[in-house]
Amino acid sequence: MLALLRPLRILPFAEHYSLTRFCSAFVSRMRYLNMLKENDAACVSALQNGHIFLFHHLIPLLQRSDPGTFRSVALSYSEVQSVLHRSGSDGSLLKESILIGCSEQNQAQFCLDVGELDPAAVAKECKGTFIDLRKAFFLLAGAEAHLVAKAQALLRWHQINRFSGATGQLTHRNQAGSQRVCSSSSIVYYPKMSPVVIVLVSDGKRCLLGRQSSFPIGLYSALAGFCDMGETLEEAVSREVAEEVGLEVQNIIYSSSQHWPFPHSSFMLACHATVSSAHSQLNVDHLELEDARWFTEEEITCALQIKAPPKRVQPTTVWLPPKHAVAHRLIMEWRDSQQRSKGTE
Ligand SMILES: NC(=O)c1ccc[n+]([C@@H]2O[C@H](COP(=O)([O-])OP(=O)(O)OC[C@H]3O[C@@H](n4cnc5c(N)ncnc54)[C@H](O)[C@@H]3O)[C@@H](O)[C@H]2O)c1
Ligand SMILES: [Mg+2]
Repeated sequence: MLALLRPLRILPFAEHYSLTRFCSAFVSRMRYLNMLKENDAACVSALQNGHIFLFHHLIPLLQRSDPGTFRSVALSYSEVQSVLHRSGSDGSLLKESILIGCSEQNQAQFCLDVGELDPAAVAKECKGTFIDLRKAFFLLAGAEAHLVAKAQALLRWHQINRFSGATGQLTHRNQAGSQRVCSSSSIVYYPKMSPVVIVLVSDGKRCLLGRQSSFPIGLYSALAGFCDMGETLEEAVSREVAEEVGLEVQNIIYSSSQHWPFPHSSFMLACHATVSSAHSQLNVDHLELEDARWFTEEEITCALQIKAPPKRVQPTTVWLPPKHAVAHRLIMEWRDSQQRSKGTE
């Protein structure tokens, strides 16, 4: 008990590591990353031993692996140094790298935007190609796609937060890039995400999907919307469904969440909700949605067969968000629960 009452003490660097030796590999990695955000010198040293992912004006560098498949390119510090030198830069750009994670091999991961260099020269040096994130995200395997998306989001945040919105003065980043501080006041800025709710509504037998006119032809997804200031998750779900399709939902159940990079860093909070079949008549707001429809389990199973985006879309072809999207997960969860309940009937 006495030990619990002792004031908290900030551990010196060496002691930090001797303690983390007794933790799981995951806990050690998380503590290491957290320490790198606080300690600029340790972060410089981690960069020199870490992996760096390159971008050009926010477009990630990928390498083709097998035909039709791509992977992100993790370069060492010295490899990036030599790419920069051979592309006509003195290498000082490397200190602009931003911490994005830590691999399972305990190697710190960084990203760097080489927007001031010739992209063709860099791509050639790295035997890679710069591919827009809207395409790259779906070419990469899940974990890699999300790491690259996180990197782009952080790079973008730094690029548009060079000045303080309160004082108009320059802001300066810490070495990890986890914050920026106003040079004339003590205001600290942290990277931002916009919370978005996404909900798969069911009437017991069918699920509700909608599409915006800006979606690719035939693509239907779960209803989504940005949270308003001060709202709870449940309030945002109820409001969005009411606004977009004119229904009142019940039984809101949280499923999972994800960071979504399009258009800019949303924090997607995914839920299931229900309406009674007696109150399932849609009243679609066509300013928000081009269409919204109820889908049976058979229609969902059929749409899941179509690997997005189909080359030729017939007017009636419906396809669903790809695996990387949390909407896909909601749809799969709903379909599985329908199949389970059929099995127990
Ligand atoms: N990952 C997935 O599975 C998945 C599926 C569907 C939608 N989404 C994402 O959900 C997001 C929100 O969906 P939506 O477009 O239907 O939202 P929405 O229904 O709230 O409509 C968008 C409108 O909301 C307003 N808005 C309010 N706050 C905003 C903010 N912080 N940023 C931008 N606009 C804001 C703007 O006027 C904008 O035009 C989209 O960015 C979309 O990419 C992700
Ligand atoms: Mg919406």
